[in-house]
Amino acid sequence: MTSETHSNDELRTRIEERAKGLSGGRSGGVRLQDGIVTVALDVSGLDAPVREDLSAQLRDGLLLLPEVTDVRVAMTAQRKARTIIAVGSGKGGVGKSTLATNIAIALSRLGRKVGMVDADIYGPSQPRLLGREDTRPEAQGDKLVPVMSPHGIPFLSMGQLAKPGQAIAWRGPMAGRALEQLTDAHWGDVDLLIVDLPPGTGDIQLSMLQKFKPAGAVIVSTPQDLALIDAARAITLFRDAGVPVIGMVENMAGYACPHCGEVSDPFGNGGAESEAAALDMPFLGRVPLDRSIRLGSDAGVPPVAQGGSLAEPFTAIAARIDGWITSQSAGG
Ligand SMILES: Nc1ncnc2c1ncn2[C@@H]1O[C@H](COP(=O)(O)OP(=O)(O)OP(=O)(O)O)[C@@H](O)[C@H]1O
Repeated sequence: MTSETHSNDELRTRIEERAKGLSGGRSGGVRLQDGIVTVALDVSGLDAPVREDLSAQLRDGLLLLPEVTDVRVAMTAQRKARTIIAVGSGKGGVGKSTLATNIAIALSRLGRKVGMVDADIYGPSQPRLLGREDTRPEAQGDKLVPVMSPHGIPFLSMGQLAKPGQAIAWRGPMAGRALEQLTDAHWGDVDLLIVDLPPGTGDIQLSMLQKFKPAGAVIVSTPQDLALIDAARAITLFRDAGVPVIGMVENMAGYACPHCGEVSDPFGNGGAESEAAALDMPFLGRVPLDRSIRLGSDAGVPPVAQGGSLAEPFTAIAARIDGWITSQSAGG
């Protein structure tokens, strides 16, 4: 070994040690050629802005060494395995988005790191439901950075990809690419993605199943027969693709008159529960038809964020989903 290679090795070791200190132990091997340093930086689990800051800090710190003329930081990240739970319905307007928002918030309150993907190309409503209609996501590199909602849930929505007020009429590959942009984003330490699907069994559902196979699906239906027939179709789609249906939720069941208190069942009652039993799947719970649910949701203050009796049915449903996720990761 010549004395030149010896001192070069020494310098490289010194740079490696300095890099470790600057990056909090996240830097890896260093290559050094003609004063140019190439260093690997493990950015797994870091949000995009934190990654950029850490990378700049490493670069600037190493450039202070007189022997170093340039620094190239190669960011690496082990792809984080995220659990995806799809929320679907056979029919539109049954409260699927409302349920998705509230279970996402309830699951985050149970300690999960939750993000929301609003894949509903026909009526993206998460920006309103999560109280963040005003903000559009920025891109970092070739990926989007999710928008943080006031309820602690980062989210991305199809509505944010279209110009304000513009209808989205994506089909096939375009809808698939849009879904990819939302799902394969800078989700940082989020490990559970709730995906609010469009109603029915169209292109987005197929893309979802092909590219980002969900760990499980939740199906929302009203107690009406027609909605239930459509829900059964959605269930078949997931089951045929090998995606377990975690269970069914009955929404808009039982209406308490705010004036006389009489409880009536405008859409019938118990339909989804008996359908779930007939289809041999768990019933996750029932959410009543309540004007306050709509008013809170429209104002960007979801029932779960309000607490009290309004939050209860959603919290109970989220707890069942939480138990299901735990049983899956335990291999049960
Ligand atoms: N349990 C409920 N009680 C009262 N209003 C509700 C309830 N669930 C949902 N709503 C209201 O019904 C409307 C439709 O709900 P939502 O947008 O969640 O349905 P959806 O199935 O996602 O519809 P879409 O097919 O448009 O995506 C909203 O105005 C919502 O606030």
